[in-house]
Amino acid sequence: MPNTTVQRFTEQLRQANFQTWEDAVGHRFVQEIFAGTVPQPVMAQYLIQDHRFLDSFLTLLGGAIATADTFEARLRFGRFAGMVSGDENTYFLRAFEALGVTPTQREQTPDTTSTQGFSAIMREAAATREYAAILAVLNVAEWLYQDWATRGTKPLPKDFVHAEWVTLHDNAFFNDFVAFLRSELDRVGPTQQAIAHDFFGRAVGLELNFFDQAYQVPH
Ligand SMILES: Cc1ncc(C[n+]2csc(CCO)c2C)c(N)n1
Repeated sequence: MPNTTVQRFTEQLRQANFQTWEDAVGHRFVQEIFAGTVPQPVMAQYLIQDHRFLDSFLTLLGGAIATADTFEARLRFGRFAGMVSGDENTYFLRAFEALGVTPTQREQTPDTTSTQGFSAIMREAAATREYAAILAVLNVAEWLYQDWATRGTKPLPKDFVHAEWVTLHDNAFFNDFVAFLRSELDRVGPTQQAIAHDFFGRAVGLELNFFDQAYQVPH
């Protein structure tokens, strides 16, 4: 491709954060997910934190439903919110059971700083009432996960705790949704560049920290 080709806006955002993005999608956690070898205490810590992430994430999706500028987009976000509130929630509960994570352990585990950071940035983006800011954070959360999940090698590990964490982020419905999120940000981002870059860049940094902090437990 000649380098005079104008890149999609979402590709410009990723390029602006290239190294951090690559460090996240190639993280030790991702490698160990595909190998089926994430140590039990690390997987437990990761999923306890991620289940909290999901709560703020739904706030952000609500912001997208409220600020989207088309009916079609609102319908897609609505369908996605239904999916997230259904299938994925049962994954977490089944995984906690399989890993021997008790309700008490979940309650007593404090938020890591990256969990707090995500919760804050998702609420901040929702509070801007700017569709482009909300889309920037959603794009990182979804696209970065799709990127690592689709880069890994098959066959998947036998253990469902590992395998399903990949398939949740690499399936036809999800891939379609990421394509939609990117096309929305490509469409509305160019007139809101500063806010889109700000939220996108901060969210990529938080994704890397989130993986790192899963290992900050004795294992
Ligand atoms: C730190 C962190 N970042 C992104 C995701 C990915 N993600 C978050 S909510 C959601 C929607 C339905 O799966 C997806 C894909 C995650 N799980 N944890």
